[in-house]
Amino acid sequence: MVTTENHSLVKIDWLQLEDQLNSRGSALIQSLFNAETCREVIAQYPQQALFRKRVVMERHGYGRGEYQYFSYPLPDLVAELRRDVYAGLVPMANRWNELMGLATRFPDTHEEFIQRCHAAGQCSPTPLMLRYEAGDYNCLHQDLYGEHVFPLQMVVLLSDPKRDFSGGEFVMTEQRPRMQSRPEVLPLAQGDALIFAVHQRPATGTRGIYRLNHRHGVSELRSGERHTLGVIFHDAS
Ligand SMILES: O=C(O)CCC(=O)C(=O)O
Ligand SMILES: [Fe+2]
Repeated sequence: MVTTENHSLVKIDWLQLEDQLNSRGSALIQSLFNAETCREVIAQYPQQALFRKRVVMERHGYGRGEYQYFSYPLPDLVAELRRDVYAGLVPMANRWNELMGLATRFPDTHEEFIQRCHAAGQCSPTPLMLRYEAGDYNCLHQDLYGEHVFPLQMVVLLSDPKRDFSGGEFVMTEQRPRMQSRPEVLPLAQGDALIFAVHQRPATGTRGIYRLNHRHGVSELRSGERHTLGVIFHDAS
């Protein structure tokens, strides 16, 4: 069974994480899941009853490969991660909004934030699992699903790049206003989690604070099979 005993969220230093997010737009959490937990989560992928929707990326021009959105109630591990990671990140999300001159402030608990999403018609759960085979990739994108957007999200690499697949690297781009985009490859090991900016984050320049625009995606898999778990904190309309 997948439970919170299988991840190491309690060890996270949220302020150190904020430093990394402020300087790069992403932050690594090493070994959030152990290999056994990764295998247990991967084993959920064929269990159709757990999911509300399956998306074949090629049909939408999103890339190649597929993903499935979990349905409510989310599996315990996913629900607990979403709740606890939100609580760790919410002070930073509010600081980011303040710096960017955005009026929205996020409530302390994920439960309250989800109530806000649902009241605005964003009722569909967004946590998802993705599956890629050789030749698959995920085009650069932003996971915006409506008016309400929590500015940070998380992905966990469930497969082992040393054994299960090659290629298939997580890529992020950062674009300054009116500038070309800077790409960054973020190497992940099995069980590692990455927290990253959904679309915008504040940066300080000589003339004050401006907004950086981010996108993320996955480069083409050369061989094998790659599974990830994505945790997005806002729901979808
Ligand atoms: O498979 C990945 O590494 C990226 C998945 C993704 O786009 C997401 O979790 O939002
Ligand atoms: Fe995404």
